[in-house]
Amino acid sequence: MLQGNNLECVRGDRVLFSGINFSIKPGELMQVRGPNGSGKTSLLRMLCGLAVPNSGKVSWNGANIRSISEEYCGVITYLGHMSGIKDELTAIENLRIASALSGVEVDEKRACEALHQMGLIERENLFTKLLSQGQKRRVSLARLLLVRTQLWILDEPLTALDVSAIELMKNILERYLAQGGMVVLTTHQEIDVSAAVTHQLYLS
Ligand SMILES: Nc1ncnc2c1ncn2[C@@H]1O[C@H](COP(=O)(O)OP(=O)(O)OP(=O)(O)O)[C@@H](O)[C@H]1O
Repeated sequence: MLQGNNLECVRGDRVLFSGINFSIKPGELMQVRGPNGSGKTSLLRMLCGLAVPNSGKVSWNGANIRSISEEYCGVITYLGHMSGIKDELTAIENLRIASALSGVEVDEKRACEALHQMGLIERENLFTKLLSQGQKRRVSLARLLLVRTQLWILDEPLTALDVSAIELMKNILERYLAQGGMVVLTTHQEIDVSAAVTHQLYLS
């Protein structure tokens, strides 16, 4: 279970948010919403352990994530705001390296299959600098099909995706949640994902 207790984030002289509380169990989804600059990315970075709360704590199964950072890294998959892929590598190379960094060795065939599942066909061996923004995003999301962690933390995963890719993503999320995965995501787009419980967290 992922819990946030009384989380506060200060940036410069601004309090972006304070008093944030939530708990997410297997099969549950939390959508973080709010206007540009309200602190959604800052909150997600806290949930990953990349930023430290100004007050409050983030816990995983009752333990502060700061005290179990190594174990916690193996529990989460974080896809940041930017696609995080390297332009000078091919789609397959990007995917294999991203998976290896998450501790999962993926051969070329499996990487290729995941790209096909994400609808990226006949583009697997191109340098990603030659791909469109939506195709780059598909490469980045393909990691979710290969790396099986208990918690996905996804910052704007739908950015640049077309209607069919959004539908694909919705199916991937629903399958993962049905298998007991936990998801925290931000999006400015509407996406109707079925989950055991959906928490809505608004930052203003
Ligand atoms: N290190 C920092 N120092 C000062 N201000 C920062 C820092 N990091 C972020 N901010 C500010 O904090 C605010 C919140 O940023 P954040 O990226 O968390 O917002 P967001 O809700 O994700 O926005 P968007 O919807 O545009 O992605 C912004 O005004 C940003 O400029």
